[in-house]
Amino acid sequence: MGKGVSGIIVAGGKSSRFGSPKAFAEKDGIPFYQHTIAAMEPLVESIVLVSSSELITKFTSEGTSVKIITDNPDIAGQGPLAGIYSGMEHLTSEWYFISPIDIPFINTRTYEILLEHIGAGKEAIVPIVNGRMEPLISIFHYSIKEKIKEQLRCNELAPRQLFQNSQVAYVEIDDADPFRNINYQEDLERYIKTREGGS
Ligand SMILES: Nc1nc2c(ncn2[C@@H]2O[C@H](COP(=O)(O)OP(=O)(O)OP(=O)(O)O)[C@@H](O)[C@H]2O)c(=O)[nH]1
Repeated sequence: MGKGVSGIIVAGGKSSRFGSPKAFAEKDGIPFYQHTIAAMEPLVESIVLVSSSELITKFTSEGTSVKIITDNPDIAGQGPLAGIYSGMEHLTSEWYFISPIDIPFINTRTYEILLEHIGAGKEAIVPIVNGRMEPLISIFHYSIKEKIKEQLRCNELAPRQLFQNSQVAYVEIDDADPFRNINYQEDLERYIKTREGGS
């Protein structure tokens, strides 16, 4: 069993609401997925980015130690849980930092807040951002892997369902900005405008 914390970036979504693969949309001239990598890299021992066979050749790990893989074919395309499970199969670790690729406002400090809550007996550290749970920006203990497997087997694909029978530390966070995920083109335009207005 490897020690410490590894990163799993789920990056195999269809981006149907956004209209083009979100991972490669840009903020400040940098693709979204690279914002996730940059924020996470200082905190973890290794990172695996899990995508689909359609998208995988478009990612580059140049200048980073990120490993890029596809979902395990047996569960491919079953949503973020499939990506997380495939990442856990690939990387052995005690803890996993989970992150999507559609949060380009994320920064290392924000991830650090979650890391501070790791501890014995816990299975997941999950942020509650302005009252809303963000299950895909969480830290999972390796013991969650078997629960994900069981959920996938039952075709229960909602990540939040994982927490019903798990020891979860919920971390309240009020400053929502870095956690805001981009689902639509308008989301990105709105957040950039808010930032410009605020600075
Ligand atoms: N590896 C992997 N990642 C996924 C899969 N489905 C979603 N993701 C990732 O999970 C995160 C959240 O995805 P969503 O925004 O809910 O879904 P999406 O398919 O990207 O977007 P919509 O089609 O608009 O719902 C993103 O980082 C996605 O890339 C999947 O089947 N496999």
